[in-house]
Amino acid sequence: MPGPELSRVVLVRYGEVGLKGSNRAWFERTLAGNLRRALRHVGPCHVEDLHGRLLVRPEALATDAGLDAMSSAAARVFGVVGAVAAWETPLDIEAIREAARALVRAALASSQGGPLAFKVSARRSNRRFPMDSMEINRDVGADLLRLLGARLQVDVHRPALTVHVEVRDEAAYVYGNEQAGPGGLPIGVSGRALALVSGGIDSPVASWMAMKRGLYVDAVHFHAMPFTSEQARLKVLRLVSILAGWQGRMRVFVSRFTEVQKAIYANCPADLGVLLMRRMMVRIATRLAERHRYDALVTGENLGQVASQTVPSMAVVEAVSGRIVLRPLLAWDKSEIVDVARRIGTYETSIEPYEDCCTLFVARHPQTRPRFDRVEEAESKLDVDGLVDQALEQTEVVEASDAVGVHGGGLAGR
Ligand SMILES: Nc1ncnc2c1ncn2[C@@H]1O[C@H](COP(=O)(O)OP(=O)(O)OP(=O)(O)O)[C@@H](O)[C@H]1O
Repeated sequence: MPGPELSRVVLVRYGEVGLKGSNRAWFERTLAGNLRRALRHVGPCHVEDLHGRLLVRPEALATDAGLDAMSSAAARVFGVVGAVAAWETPLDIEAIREAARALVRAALASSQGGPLAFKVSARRSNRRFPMDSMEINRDVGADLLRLLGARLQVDVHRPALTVHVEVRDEAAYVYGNEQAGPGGLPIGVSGRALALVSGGIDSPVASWMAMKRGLYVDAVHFHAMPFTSEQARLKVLRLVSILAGWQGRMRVFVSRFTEVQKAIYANCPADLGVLLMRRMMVRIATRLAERHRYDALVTGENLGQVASQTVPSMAVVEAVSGRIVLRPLLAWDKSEIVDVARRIGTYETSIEPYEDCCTLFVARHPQTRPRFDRVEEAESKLDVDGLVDQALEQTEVVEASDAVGVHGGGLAGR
């Protein structure tokens, strides 16, 4: 067993954050704060600055499983490129060897079959350490082969395990394969956005992509109960709680859209129905954004040939928005969107077969090249302000969090 002077930590690598000039310190502080929040359910720990890296130090003695849980949680924080459980050792080659042995023994315990292909990869930034990186590679590699050689095999090209040794000024770190993080920017550095989330595949992915670029994202969902079911509403709450797992928490404004839809259906041309609904959604979302200080709206729109997703249709909808409308998926292929949905955990819920309010009254030939004057003429038959106010009065706020799932109540008010 390794001696008591070896400590267990998690090393966290970040990418772009390090490149942002004068904003760098602020980005790093935000990332450290987000990391602390993400780890608070896993175990008490400190986050330290390791000059270009962050180091997570558990407050209590952590088991391998505990450290792996910490590194998995860190690998879900935006801005993190990779995370890995590591041994922190004094600046002494025997301590480094000992940590490498412990690392390899743990890898052998969980690997089956033939010999484990490995290599040692050392980096030395501390010039006072008496061995250079090539010498460390040779020394640690030879030590491992001497002790555990029957189950090991050196493979410098395609190792199953790379034993990393990093010799820094204050300590050395020994660790294995890193877990990839999502990359991007720390949530919060780009501002706040309100995402229009349906129960489909696209809008949860669009929300996630917005988070990935540093936006703090909350959601608004429009339902048309009793035409849409309680199941459809619960499905959206489940999607939001999956997204909350990436952000820590997420609020969803659940807005009753039934009266809006009835009014459009009764008074307006069928071929403009979906566009008029979208314009009303965007008006309501804009009012929520003004009241709750969101800088932008986010949608899952994607340039295509369906009614509301052509350039002319988007222009007609965007015209009523008081906020910039971000469309992270605009140019993506469906297969690319599905890949991300699978990776972030929303896909299986998104494909559950519940109806969205917009699909209820879809015309057979919806307009793909709408004219502004026709749209405005159609809307003159509606009490637009009254309908927006009514929907806002019938908006419920539900909070989702990574810790407690979804809980709700309360009205958004005006
Ligand atoms: N009921 C709803 N509540 C909130 N936003 C909605 C709703 N329906 C549609 N939207 C917004 O409008 C966008 C376009 O919707 P549409 O149904 O045309 O496209 P989609 O490609 O099926 O999107 P999704 O997969 O997100 O449903 C959605 O991505 C979402 O941002």
